[in-house]
Amino acid sequence: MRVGVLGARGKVGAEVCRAVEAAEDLELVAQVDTGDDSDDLGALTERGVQAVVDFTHPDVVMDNLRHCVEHGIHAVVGTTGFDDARLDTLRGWLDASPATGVLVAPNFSVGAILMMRFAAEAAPYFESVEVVELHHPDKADAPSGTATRTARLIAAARAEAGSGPVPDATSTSLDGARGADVDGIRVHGLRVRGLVAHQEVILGGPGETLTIRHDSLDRVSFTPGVLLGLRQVAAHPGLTVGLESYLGLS
Ligand SMILES: NC(=O)C1=CN([C@@H]2O[C@H](COP(=O)(O)OP(=O)(O)OC[C@H]3O[C@@H](n4cnc5c(N)ncnc54)[C@H](OP(=O)(O)O)[C@@H]3O)[C@@H](O)[C@H]2O)C=CC1
Ligand SMILES: O=C(O)C1=N[C@H](C(=O)O)C[C@H](O)C1
Repeated sequence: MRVGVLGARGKVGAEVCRAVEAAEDLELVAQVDTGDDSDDLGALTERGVQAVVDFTHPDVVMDNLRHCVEHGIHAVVGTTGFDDARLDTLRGWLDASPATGVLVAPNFSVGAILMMRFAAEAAPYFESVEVVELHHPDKADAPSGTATRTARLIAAARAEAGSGPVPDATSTSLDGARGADVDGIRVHGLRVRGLVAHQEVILGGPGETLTIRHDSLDRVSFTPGVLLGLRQVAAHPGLTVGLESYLGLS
């Protein structure tokens, strides 16, 4: 498969380029970044790219994807910032290009995917649950895509189980002190130099807490999932959200 990487000089994109170059069944034929002469999506079709990997920025990813879908190029997307409206827009573009596959995954690390799954599984058994995400301070978005997805999965699992709202008697607080409310679940974001990507889900009931923690200590944690995405995306036309189904987890 002929692969193009968008955001090729970025922190994750550079790691993805190394992984694709090392894979015998994949050929890296285009590297696109704002810092390069080749900052041009036209390079993708000129070089016969069959699938792109996008690790760019939430502000530009939709334009990239519109171009790819219009040209029948499959896409494996790590860039964050996808809400329901964006996903609906993507589905609309894909309806007009039914053979094209797009995978949007808030996190490509296997450990993070399992952390989200375990958190959702545990959530109905506890009164309280809150999400704390911790990242490097150069990150563009907050809360992280992973934290938002985790909170949504937790909220859905609790709704299905008939759990009530999480308890919180706070009546006075400074703005932000209780984090962001994602579907009724509080999400807190820390930005600290030295960190890469980390998350804790803290669950609590009478007399006990359970903490589920995942740490990406190096950005190589994302590349096996990205390679899996590249190898499977053509066999999954339309939009897939989350790497879980490619891993046989859903
Ligand atoms: N799903 C997952 O598993 C993961 C997702 N992410 C997400 O991936 C995204 C990128 O993260 P990260 O690598 O840390 O960020 P970086 O800022 O290090 O890299 C992004 C790169 O994309 C470039 N870029 C910006 N606009 C364009 C464009 N239109 N075309 C091509 N390249 C462009 C940037 O250039 P310039 O700096 O000049 O703007 C930069 O080199 C974020 O949304 C992050 O949250 C990160 C880790 C894992
Ligand atoms: O920007 C990052 O670094 C990361 N972004 C993704 C997110 O927002 O969840 C994945 C991981 O947390 C690293």
